[in-house]
Amino acid sequence: MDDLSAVGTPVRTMLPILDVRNVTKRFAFGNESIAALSDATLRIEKGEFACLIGPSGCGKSTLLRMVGGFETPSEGALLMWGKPVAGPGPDRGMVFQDYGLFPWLTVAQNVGFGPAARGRPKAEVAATAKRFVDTVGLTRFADAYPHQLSGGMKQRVAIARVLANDAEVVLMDEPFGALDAFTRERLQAELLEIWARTKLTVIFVTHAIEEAIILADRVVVMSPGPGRIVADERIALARPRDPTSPEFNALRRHLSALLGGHHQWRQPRRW
Ligand SMILES: Nc1ncnc2c1ncn2[C@@H]1O[C@H](COP(=O)(O)OP(=O)(O)OP(=O)(O)O)[C@@H](O)[C@H]1O
Repeated sequence: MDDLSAVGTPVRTMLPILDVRNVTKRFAFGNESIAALSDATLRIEKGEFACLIGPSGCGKSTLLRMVGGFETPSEGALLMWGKPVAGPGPDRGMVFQDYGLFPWLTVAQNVGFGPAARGRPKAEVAATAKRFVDTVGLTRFADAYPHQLSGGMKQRVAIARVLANDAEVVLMDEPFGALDAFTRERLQAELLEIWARTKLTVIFVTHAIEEAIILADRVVVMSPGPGRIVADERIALARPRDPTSPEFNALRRHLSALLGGHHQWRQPRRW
């Protein structure tokens, strides 16, 4: 496995922030094993917004969890800035569907939780929390508790918490899957606004073609049985994107065709 971490910062700018090289992941399943992901290769540049899309069981969450360091590849290499991902770290923040906020902590305390847990001095924790609460536009709500916030505000807190950890990559696993269309649209717009301002790298899992086209610089199309990457499409439309425009519709048809043969759930291949 290549380890380019020792080569110094000037080279870092030439590396992709994430480099997934021929990654296969097998899970034990009784006496057999399931290939959740097979030979996946993907390079993501700093600041990119990438969506992973595909039907249930195609390995989207597995790929995301491996980038997060929660799973390790069975084969291949997964590098961040040229260095193998060896486990979870504050440089990669996961935003959960329910945002995972601590209900007994205020907004500022939730945002400062990571630095506090790492033993940073109190004054520094407070300054970091304030900075990122301000970044996501929640200054007036710094002392509010999660139950006093709207869904959009909770999402902002979750992202501020990731930023306060110095995360460069945000991993989101279908964060809007359970929401009504109106709320979903609002949260998509809020997420894009924060992303544009912070230049975070986002990897976002979704089942929805329209959501992927609204959000992404790149849509990585996956298919099951075994899970694999079948296409990697660049979305060059200017933002904000209009789902009623002919260009948007052409992309919708294109992605739909790429996914077309894979809409039905298929039994994963066993090895
Ligand atoms: N911890 C595990 N142990 C055994 N099998 C697993 C495990 N995690 C995932 N799998 C299997 O790997 C395959 C891919 O799962 P994964 O959750 O990555 O798919 P997905 O595309 O995210 O699906 P969904 O859209 O339903 O969340 C599935 O067949 C699943 O059963």
